[in-house]
This record gives sequence, structure tokens and C-alpha cells, in this order.
Amino acid sequence: MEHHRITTSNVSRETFEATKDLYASHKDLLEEYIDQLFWWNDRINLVSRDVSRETIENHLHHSLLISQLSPFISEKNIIDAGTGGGLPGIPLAITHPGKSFILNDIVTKKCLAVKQMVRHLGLDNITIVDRTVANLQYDTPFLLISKHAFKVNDLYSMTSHLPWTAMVLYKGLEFQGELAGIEPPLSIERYDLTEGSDFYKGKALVIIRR
Ligand SMILES: C[S@@+](CC[C@H](N)C(=O)[O-])C[C@H]1O[C@@H](n2cnc3c(N)ncnc32)[C@H](O)[C@@H]1O
Repeated sequence: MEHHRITTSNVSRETFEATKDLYASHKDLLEEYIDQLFWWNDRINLVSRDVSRETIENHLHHSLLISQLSPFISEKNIIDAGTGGGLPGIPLAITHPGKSFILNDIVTKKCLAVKQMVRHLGLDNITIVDRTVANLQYDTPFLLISKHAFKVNDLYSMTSHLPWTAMVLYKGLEFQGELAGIEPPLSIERYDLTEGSDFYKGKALVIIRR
């Protein structure tokens, strides 16, 4: 794994503040999404059962953080692999109506719930695809994003056939062991989120380019 080039930066206060502003300017729809997530979570398991509203709000802020990073800003087509209940894809689609999102999960009932939420929220920039990410077919270059769903080497090998321009992954700070077995040298930027708040301690956003 030494052949990969890894750099580390901190995410600035301004970036966290800009994310809060983005949340505030789409508050009504984001709060509606949280209501939907709780409603569906009572029926099927999307997030942990006893999770508080405050924690879910933190997950939405966390989801929106990547909107401040250049790979997200410059790409119109985005695939969220292992989206579960729609994180980070739904908050990003709400706040970026000009971008197109594919939300992917291997579990069909999760995808059905996400489809209902998307319909309820009136979002027309989301397509849902229920299969393993390894079987996705897509010809247009896109940004691959994923929050706490895969080890880096697993996601890398499952998507090697796809034309992703970069991956942005929501990881813990210590993800380097997950690079084992990846042969081509990667350029990796690790953004340490620890400065954000207690919620972000030990968390990182990881940008990977091949
Ligand atoms: C820990 S959950 C994370 C969900 C969401 N990203 C979040 O942050 O709340 C991981 C998700 O990855 C999905 N998953 C696991 N293997 C997958 C695969 N091969 N292809 C697509 N989705 C997969 C699971 O069904 C699950 O919903």
C-alpha cells in the first residue's frame, strides 16, 4: 500500500459553516426527509432503531459536507453506492437539484422505501437501482460516493469496470489497511473532520483518484 500517494488536510471552519448554511436554506425538505426516514425505519431497518433526531440531523450535515469539495462541485452525475435509507444521496439531491443522482443498494426493500421517500419529497433528480454495485452498468463518467458501506478495496474491485472519475468515501481516519490488494497507484486525499464537533471525531472524507 506504500505505492499510493496519501495527503492529509483539515476541513476548515468555513466549510462546516457553509454546510450549515446549505442545510438552513433547504431546511423544510430536509426535515421532511427525516420524518420519512423515521416513518420507514419503524417498518424496515434503515438506521439503528433507537437513533435520536439530533443524530440523524448530524448525519444529514455530514452527508452535505462533500458538497464543498471540488470533485462534487465539478461533476453532474453522481452514484451513491450502499445508500441504505438514502444517505448521503437524498440530502445531496435535495440541495443540488441541477445534479443527477443514482442511489444504489443491494437490498430491494430498502430501495423500495427510498423510492417512496423520493416520490413523497417530489425529487425528480434521483434514480434508484437495486442490485449489487458490482453489477451496475453505466457508460457516462460520474462521481462515486459512499458512506460507511464498503471497505475501500472491496468497492474498488467491485467498480473497476465503471467510468468513475473519482470516489469520495465517508470513512474513519484509519482506512489505510483497506487499501491492501489495490495494485494501481492511487492518489488519495484524506480530509480530517475532527475539528467539526464531537460527532466528527475520528471521521474523514477520502477522495480517491486512479
Ligand atoms: C452500513 S449501511 C450504510 C447506509 C448509508 N450509506 C448510511 O450511511 O446510512 C451499508 C449499506 O450498504 C449496502 N450494501 C452492502 N453490500 C452492497 C453491495 N454489494 N452493493 C450495494 N449495496 C450494498 C447494505 O445493504 C446497506 O444498506
